[in-house]
Amino acid sequence: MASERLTFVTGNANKLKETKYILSQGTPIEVDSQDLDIPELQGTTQEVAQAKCRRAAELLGGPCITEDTALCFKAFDGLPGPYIKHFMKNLGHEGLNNLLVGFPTTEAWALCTFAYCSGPGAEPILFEGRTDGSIVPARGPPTFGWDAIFQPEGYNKTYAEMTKEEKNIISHRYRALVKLRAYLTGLEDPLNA
Ligand SMILES: O=P(O)(O)OP(=O)(O)OP(=O)(O)OC[C@H]1O[C@@H](n2cnc3c(O)ncnc32)[C@H](O)[C@@H]1O
Ligand SMILES: [Mg+2]
Repeated sequence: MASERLTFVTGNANKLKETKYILSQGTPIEVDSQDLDIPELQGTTQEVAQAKCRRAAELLGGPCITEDTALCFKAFDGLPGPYIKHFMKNLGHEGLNNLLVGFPTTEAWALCTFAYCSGPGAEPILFEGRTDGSIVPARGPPTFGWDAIFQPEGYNKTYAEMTKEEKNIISHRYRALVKLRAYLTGLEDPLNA
């Protein structure tokens, strides 16, 4: 199958790196990127993801993918969710742990929502991936967001302590990309439809 090029609109270099790595594993999809600053609405993870991708396709004037990552605390019924970026920026790893002091559970889930939009005006299609785990005191390099405080269920390492091969086969992002990949490779000519 000939390779397909896809534009990923994101300002996050780590997301891009992981996405390229995951999609390079036996997939004829090559990812370009555009660092556009798309305003993110408030709402559910799905509403945030839909609006962002719709706007990105309009700005780009063509097909694109976008991605939204949420970190959801069970004790807070899913919040901070899509607002994790601001919580992380203001509170840091320690502050996020402190938020949960006094609550009965530190369980959490990471939720990745990729959106594919075939062009301006088209309705974006969503692909969600979820990994369950818990919030722990930071361990591992603080390279990527909240990786150091998220320990996936069934593992004694945080995302930050894992190799890229380990994280990228169980991560929320991997699970969403498996679905996006199946959709894109199942279409005859998905990028010029
Ligand atoms: O341009 P976009 O793609 O929106 O990039 P962003 O960095 O603004 O990303 P989000 O709006 O989706 O906010 C998600 C936040 O969670 C962080 N994050 C995303 N994926 C992560 C992962 O796999 N591990 C740790 N932190 C992650 C990321 O750095 C942000 O602070
Ligand atoms: Mg963002």
